[in-house]
Amino acid sequence: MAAGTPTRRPFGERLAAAMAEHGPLCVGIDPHPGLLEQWSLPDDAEGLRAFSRTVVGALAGQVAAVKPQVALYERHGSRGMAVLEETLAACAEAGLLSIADAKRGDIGSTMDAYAAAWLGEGSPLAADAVTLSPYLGYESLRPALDLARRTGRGVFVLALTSNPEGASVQHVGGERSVARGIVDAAGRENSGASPFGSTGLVVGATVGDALARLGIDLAGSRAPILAPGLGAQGATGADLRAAFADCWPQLLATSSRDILRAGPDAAALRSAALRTRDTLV
Ligand SMILES: O=c1ccn([C@@H]2O[C@H](COP(=O)(O)O)[C@@H](O)[C@H]2O)c(=O)[nH]1
Repeated sequence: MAAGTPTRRPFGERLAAAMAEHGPLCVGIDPHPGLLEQWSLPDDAEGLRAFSRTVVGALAGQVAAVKPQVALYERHGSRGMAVLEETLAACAEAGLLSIADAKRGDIGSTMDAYAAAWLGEGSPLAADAVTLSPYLGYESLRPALDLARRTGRGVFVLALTSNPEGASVQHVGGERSVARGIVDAAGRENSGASPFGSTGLVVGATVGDALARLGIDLAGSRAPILAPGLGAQGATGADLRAAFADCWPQLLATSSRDILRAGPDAAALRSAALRTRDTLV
């Protein structure tokens, strides 16, 4: 293979195909202690393994993507991270797109290492895409942006997060807000992509009218939009329709606890996911 040739189709194309087939839902894999208890699983690596296997087994071929929350594996140390590696491998094996919710961001030299870990060919933690925090400066993410392009993987850069505290940083600047700068920068990565590129954005399902107030053009960014906050954080399908009307084909809504609490029965988990997906179509 020629140097620089991606080893797989670009993430944006693969995500668009998965969304066309399964709809615009990503299910979070968030093995919270309370959920493990509810599923009668121990709060240890074995519990994580059973939880993760059940979710991947129930949802492969049913939803567009899953999003393992790295913090909930990391709290179990190296054993938890080994289960995360297994989970990402199981997704790849099942043809289910994985988005590692790691929210990495650091100075460029360290970012090189994070990029290699989450997006590098042959890395045990490599996912189809990873979430990134741009708050050391958007360009500090360059090693990950470039490696994702080379390996056919993707990134989702935090722009307007779903938590109420995010506004105190992201809304600063009004019409020239911090968030708008991030959206515009992601748009430059995706120029010419159709229907969207591989540099995604995280925009909370809970943002309400913030996009309009801040003059943010998500459609123009050609970014896939990962929207957490559906379900447990209070946002509904109707809220998403209202907030993201202009860029609906780019939207990948994500929900974790609200769906996961239907487990451990695989059929119940699948039904909960499909019910949620049906609120989006
Ligand atoms: O702005 C953000 C970015 C990421 N998240 C993550 O998504 C899930 C949401 O879980 P729910 O149970 O559906 O509330 C979780 O892993 C968060 O860390 C987010 O909520 N908001």
